[in-house]
Amino acid sequence: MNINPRRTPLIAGNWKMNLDHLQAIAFVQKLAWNLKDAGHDFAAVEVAVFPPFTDLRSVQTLVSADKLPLAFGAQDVSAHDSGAYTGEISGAFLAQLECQYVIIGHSERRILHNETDEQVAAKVTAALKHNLVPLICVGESAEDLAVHGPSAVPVAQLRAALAGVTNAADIVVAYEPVWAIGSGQAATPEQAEQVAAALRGVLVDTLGQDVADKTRILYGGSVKSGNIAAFMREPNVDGALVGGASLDIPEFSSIVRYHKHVGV
Ligand SMILES: O=C(CO)COP(=O)(O)O
Repeated sequence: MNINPRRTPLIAGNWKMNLDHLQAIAFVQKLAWNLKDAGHDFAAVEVAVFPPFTDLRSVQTLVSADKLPLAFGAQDVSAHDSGAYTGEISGAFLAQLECQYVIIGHSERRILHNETDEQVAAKVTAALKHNLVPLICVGESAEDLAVHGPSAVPVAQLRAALAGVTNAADIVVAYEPVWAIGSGQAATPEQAEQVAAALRGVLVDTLGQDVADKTRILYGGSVKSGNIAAFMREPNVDGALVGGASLDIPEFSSIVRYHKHVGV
């Protein structure tokens, strides 16, 4: 099932701006029960959720009190540690909330908030400083795809994001073509593999073969229970970053348990 034994598959749910903290508690509890009832092996396929900032304390309390085998993280982090940055959230605060991961450079931040490659790189550095695993998102728009082909923009974005990373850090990369997000039109597994392989090449160049071999590269963009298994068969795709389908417990569980409903 796991093509590369050095990389535990990761299925991550990016809730975006959905579910308040009360809804989050009910949701995470039900998700954990659903997966446990199904006999899910959390060591074989890791599961992580990315709630809004205002939910994180509640999710942390629940996960810790009930010892739930779920990882969680935030959807963004400030490049700064503290100070006059109204509305921003420090990586130090996220670490205090026992976040393991933080999403950085999601296309909705890059496009709606004009986040630059330089800001993404500074946030990656900040996350690592606070012992958070950055889940770095890269991906091309439909226009980029038409002009530059599939890999050029994601490759350049990843190179830029890693500019300040020098040590053998634990990072996760997510390839999310902008045109596939929320469109119902996922990339083909072959397209995802082609870009994931190019991104692994960047990891080899910048962080070395050993780190590149250990680093998980996820695909994101209209992932559903019906298409996940085909992505997971690709050698350079190590999981998924799921948006809309991560808000539906049976559907998200079914994505997590991709190897059960189709032989992978
Ligand atoms: O942006 C995404 C996850 O970060 C993907 O969203 P959808 O799964 O809704 O297409």
